Amino acid sequence: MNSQTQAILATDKRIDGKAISAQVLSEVAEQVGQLQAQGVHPCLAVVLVGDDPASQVYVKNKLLRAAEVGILSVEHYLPAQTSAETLLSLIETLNEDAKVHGILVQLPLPQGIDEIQVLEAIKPIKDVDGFHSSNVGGLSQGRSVLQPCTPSGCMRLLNQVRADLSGMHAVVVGRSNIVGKPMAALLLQANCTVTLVHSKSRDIKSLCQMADILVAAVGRPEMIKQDWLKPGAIVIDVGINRVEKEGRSRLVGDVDYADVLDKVEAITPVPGGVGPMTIAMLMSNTLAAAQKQHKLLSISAIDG
Ligand SMILES: NC(=O)C1=CN([C@@H]2O[C@H](COP(=O)(O)OP(=O)(O)OC[C@H]3O[C@@H](n4cnc5c(N)ncnc54)[C@H](OP(=O)(O)O)[C@@H]3O)[C@@H](O)[C@H]2O)C=CC1
Ligand SMILES: Nc1nc(=O)c2c([nH]1)NC[C@@H]1CN(c3ccc(C(=O)N[C@@H](CCC(=O)O)C(=O)O)cc3)C=[N+]21
Repeated sequence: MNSQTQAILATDKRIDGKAISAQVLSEVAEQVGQLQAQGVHPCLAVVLVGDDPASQVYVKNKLLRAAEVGILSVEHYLPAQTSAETLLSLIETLNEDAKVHGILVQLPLPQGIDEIQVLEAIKPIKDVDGFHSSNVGGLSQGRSVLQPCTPSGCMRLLNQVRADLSGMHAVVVGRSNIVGKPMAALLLQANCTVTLVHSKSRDIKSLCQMADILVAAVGRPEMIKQDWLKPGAIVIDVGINRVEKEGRSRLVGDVDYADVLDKVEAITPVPGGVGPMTIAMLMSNTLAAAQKQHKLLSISAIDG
């Protein structure tokens, strides 16, 4: 990409996740076309258990994006009271189905189903979320494996601002398995000095003030204010919080965008930042999984 495109995609301080995700999706679409010409039709299976309205919206968005880039999809909607056995046997069927290249089980699962047991049942090479322990382990060792979509999307956004993150101090707020921990691993791999902050950390505000790069993945609306940041920090806001404001429901991040804008070098908006990137990276992972399953790519997720 030339520097002019780079400037357009990161106009002013706002890192345009929608525009950058469109670019990722067009790269994916092109490669999907090449695979199709060789008779391979990348296919993503999405499993949704229960009727959580937010999950339904996310799944719908994922299926729309898949269709746009030429990735086939199969949907499995199971009732909330589905037993773990039924879910595990569906995963087994999808594992064995050579036409299915990627399997995504939407989280959270209803209470009573052991999330780890379910994620571990997915064949690592079809684990397009990058949540299986063999992919998690591979990531922490710096091997080339399927990586969790949200953190890899955040890295792509950061690289839009700086091609080289080496030596920067990155502070990640939140240590979940799906965002905070893998985010820290990727930043470390990119040669950042990494601080991982969580609810038991002492003096979180001072820790945040040390950040050249701040990644917020907490789930607390607009928690991070201007006086928490170093001047010129780069801020990636993963949080998606639905709040009532002036009688209307709207989405806000974990960072108070309007409050911090003057102080930062660059920042992702919510919506239109990390969210669209997550879906684009899911498509990219599905493509990579299909390539690997047809021996066209050397990612090292096991069972390949
Ligand atoms: N844009 C996207 O694509 C995605 C967005 N999200 C959004 O990102 C946010 C985080 O998601 P997720 O990681 O799944 O959330 P979790 O609830 O699993 O994790 C939240 C983390 O934040 C920490 N935390 C909570 N309160 C505080 C506090 N006051 N100070 C410091 N740390 C705190 C928790 O600490 P502890 O471990 O000690 O409890 C925990 O590690 C949510 O808003 C979610 O909706 C999530 C996935 C994808
Ligand atoms: N197995 C699994 N994998 C996931 O990747 C996964 C999951 N479960 N469970 C829930 C979280 C959340 N998540 C989002 C994806 C896209 C947007 C997204 O596109 N957001 C839009 C706004 C969408 C809206 O308007 O509601 C945006 O930020 O611009 C948000 C959140 C993936 N997750």
